[in-house]
Amino acid sequence: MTAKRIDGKAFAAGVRARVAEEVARLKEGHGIVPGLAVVLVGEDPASQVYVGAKGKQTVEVGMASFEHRLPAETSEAELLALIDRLNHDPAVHGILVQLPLPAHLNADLVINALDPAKDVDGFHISNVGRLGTGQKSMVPCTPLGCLMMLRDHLGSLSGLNAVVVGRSNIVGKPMAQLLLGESCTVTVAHSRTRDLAAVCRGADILVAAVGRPEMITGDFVKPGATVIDVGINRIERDGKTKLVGDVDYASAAEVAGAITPVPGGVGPMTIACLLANTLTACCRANGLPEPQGLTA
Ligand SMILES: Nc1nc2c(c(=O)[nH]1)N[C@@H](CN(C=O)c1ccc(C(=O)N[C@@H](CCC(=O)O)C(=O)O)cc1)CN2
Repeated sequence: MTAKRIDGKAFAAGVRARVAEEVARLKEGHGIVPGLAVVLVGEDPASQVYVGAKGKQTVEVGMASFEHRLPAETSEAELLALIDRLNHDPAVHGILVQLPLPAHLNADLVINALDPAKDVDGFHISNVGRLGTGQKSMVPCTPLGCLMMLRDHLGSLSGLNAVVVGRSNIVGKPMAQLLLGESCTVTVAHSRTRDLAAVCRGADILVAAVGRPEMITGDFVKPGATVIDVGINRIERDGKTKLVGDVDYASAAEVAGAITPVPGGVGPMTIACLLANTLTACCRANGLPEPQGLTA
């Protein structure tokens, strides 16, 4: 069997087009322009690229982009003061603090200083609790992107066995909550799980978010399963730097029914869902109906 390749790049383009349509409708009908503020502290090269892409795509869908690039030595007090200003700025509907932060800054403290209604990353403790209890929340972008692709490929997920490999706050845990919300039977596995391959082979849906290059090989995959690879790992191969996922694509694709590639799978959906979340936050702030199909 050769798996269907789920094209996250094309899917993300479709999500952005939907967001752009809704943004145009908001402008024409209500004179409202959704605004996204992105805060970057320091010069992490990958973060600089992601923040640049976020700003560019925000403008492309017709939203206002507010970029704040702060030096690595920015103090916690300075960062919190900026967040407080953004929390109170009516032109800003979404705020994102790019992670990782420099080591001297307490990421939990900083994230929990955001207005939860503007927390378009869905990382604030209030949004985490709301998601876990099935209440309306902001949903983390990467898991939301995975869910959109799964729904598109499978239709109903109800009753399916889902295994999430990885227990991070950013991906693993919220992904598990979203799959539970779809009535999947969910297992969260991790580096200490015994006989990980056997656990994974029970999965109709296998989400790999463990941060280990190509760890999930074909023998971890149930025939016909849907495999979602969240990993983004830069490795050296044949003297070149290469981007690979947590899944060994070649061997997994021989067994799976469908699989996301890296690059071009989940990654592009992360930013598309950030734009979708900003639109959702803007609609909620203005008491307007939320766009269909762009939330969990
Ligand atoms: N505040 C946040 N920080 C971080 C998040 C996040 O969701 N919120 N996620 C990651 C980084 N990230 C967005 O911030 C991100 C990662 C990857 C991609 C992407 O499109 N990847 C491409 C490959 C790009 C490349 O060549 O490097 C792909 O997979 O095709 C977008 C966004 C950590 N920080």
